[in-house]
Amino acid sequence: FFLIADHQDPAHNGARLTSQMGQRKVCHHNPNLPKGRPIIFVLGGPGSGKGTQCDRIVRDFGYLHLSAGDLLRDEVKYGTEIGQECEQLMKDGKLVPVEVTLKLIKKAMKENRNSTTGFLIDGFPRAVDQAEVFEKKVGRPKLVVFLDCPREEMEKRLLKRGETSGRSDDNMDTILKRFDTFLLESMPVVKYYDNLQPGLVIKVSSVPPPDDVYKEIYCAILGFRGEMDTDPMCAALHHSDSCDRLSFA
Ligand SMILES: Nc1ncnc2c1ncn2[C@@H]1O[C@H](COP(=O)(O)OP(=O)(O)OP(=O)(O)O)[C@@H](O)[C@H]1O
Ligand SMILES: O=c1ccn([C@@H]2O[C@H](COP(=O)(O)O)[C@@H](O)[C@H]2O)c(=O)[nH]1
Repeated sequence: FFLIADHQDPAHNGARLTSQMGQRKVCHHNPNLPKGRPIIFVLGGPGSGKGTQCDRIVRDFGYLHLSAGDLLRDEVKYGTEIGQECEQLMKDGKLVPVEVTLKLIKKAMKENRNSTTGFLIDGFPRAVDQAEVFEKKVGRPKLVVFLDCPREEMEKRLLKRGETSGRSDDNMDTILKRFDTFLLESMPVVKYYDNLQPGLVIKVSSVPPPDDVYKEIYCAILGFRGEMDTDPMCAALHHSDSCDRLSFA
């Protein structure tokens, strides 16, 4: 049903990844990558911990965090035309048209293009056609992080979060609909990127505590920045036989 990633292997300092779906390991430490403002996508099911991991990435790398869900919730909060169009879709756990989300994301990217070193896009793209249009109109991410979490765990987290979040979609009825949308429309995005460019996607189990989950993400980001050797934990991973990205066969 949901992908279950193997837990971290302590022998590799918490950074070894294995896949139940395939074992094509790809090194991504590539010093020839062009410099610029990288884009990172953080994907995963509802409540898998995307926002939680993004906070850590921002802390360490200073990238601009753009949560598509937060951008939409702001529109709803301020009662804009977009907000009025999207409110019910969000309550129903459905996807907002890509024209809307892409417009919000592009606007935020444009406004911040001179003040940030990179873009961290959380919870977008949510469907393959969304990924295709982003690829065409904006570009390719340097890294796609997929947070892998069992449904029961995500459900538990969302119900707990719902006690205080005030989010109109943190309730059992909407959670079930969001899971359906995730499985049907969003999961194929991971495969799309993996087919597009082997090694682009890292799959990380988000079941362990947040700081443990983050270690793997942190090393992957250092990897595309060509800075793997600056952190002994990541350097050990890089020089070990366990290469740092995985692809689905
Ligand atoms: N690794 C973890 N272990 C336990 N709880 C976690 C972990 N990561 C996040 N949480 C908790 O789970 C809840 C959901 O996390 P978060 O909001 O980061 O998920 P999300 O993927 O961004 O959710 P959504 O897609 O609904 O916005 C939060 O209450 C958070 O504190
Ligand atoms: O790209 C996106 C992102 C979000 N949505 C809608 O918003 C809610 C909440 O999103 P979170 O990322 O979980 O905060 C989601 O269920 C969708 O209805 C979207 O359509 N497209």
